[in-house]
Amino acid sequence: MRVFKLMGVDTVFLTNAAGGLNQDYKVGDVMILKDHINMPGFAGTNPLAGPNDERFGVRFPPMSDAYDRELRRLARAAAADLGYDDFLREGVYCVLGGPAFETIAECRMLQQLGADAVGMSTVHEVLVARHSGLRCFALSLITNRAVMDYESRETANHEEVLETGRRRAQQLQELVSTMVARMESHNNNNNKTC
Ligand SMILES: O=P(O)(O)O[C@H]1O[C@H](CO)[C@@H](O)[C@H]1O
Ligand code: HPA
Repeated sequence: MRVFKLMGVDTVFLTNAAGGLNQDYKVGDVMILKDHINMPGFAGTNPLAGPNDERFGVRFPPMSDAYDRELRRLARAAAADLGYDDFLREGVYCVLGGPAFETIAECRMLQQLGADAVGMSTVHEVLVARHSGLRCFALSLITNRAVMDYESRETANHEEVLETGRRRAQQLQELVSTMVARMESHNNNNNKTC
């Protein structure tokens, strides 16, 4: 993220695969991140720990605006125009350390804490990106449903994660490229009026 910043990048798009905790979510849904829960952060694991490099950002950066409101609006509009409303969601992503998938009790707890999806990535990058002042937009592909029921015989597995990723790859590419095209056209129009 810091190399991007030094290269003059101002906006980053992040994607991940995640387990669905929200019981309304289906495998194959695409969730716009509106917020995150940094579970490793509760135990003191944060990429911003240690001496602060003032060249990039302040010691205590805010995170209440981590996921750019305007980019989220753009994503909803692009998804609606592409006919993706059926599988588009917006919710809270919770990061855990992994690499083990969660226990049933952990999934139940995360859902009660307000998380809609759980994964093992993205948040670290967002913390560093926001510290550097980069605008962030992130999507989770719900690749599997988190196991929440002691009667269930299902288990999370990486094969299912990869398979769901393959199934939605084309539509995710379409969504991101539509957003980028609209951002470019917006920027070009603004430059003309300046
Ligand atoms: O977050 P990404 O890298 O998309 O992948 C998710 O899928 C993998 C587990 O199947 C983990 O790496 C988890 O974080
Ligand atoms: N849990 C954690 N990470 C994940 C999952 C999950 O169920 N699915 C994809 N990445």
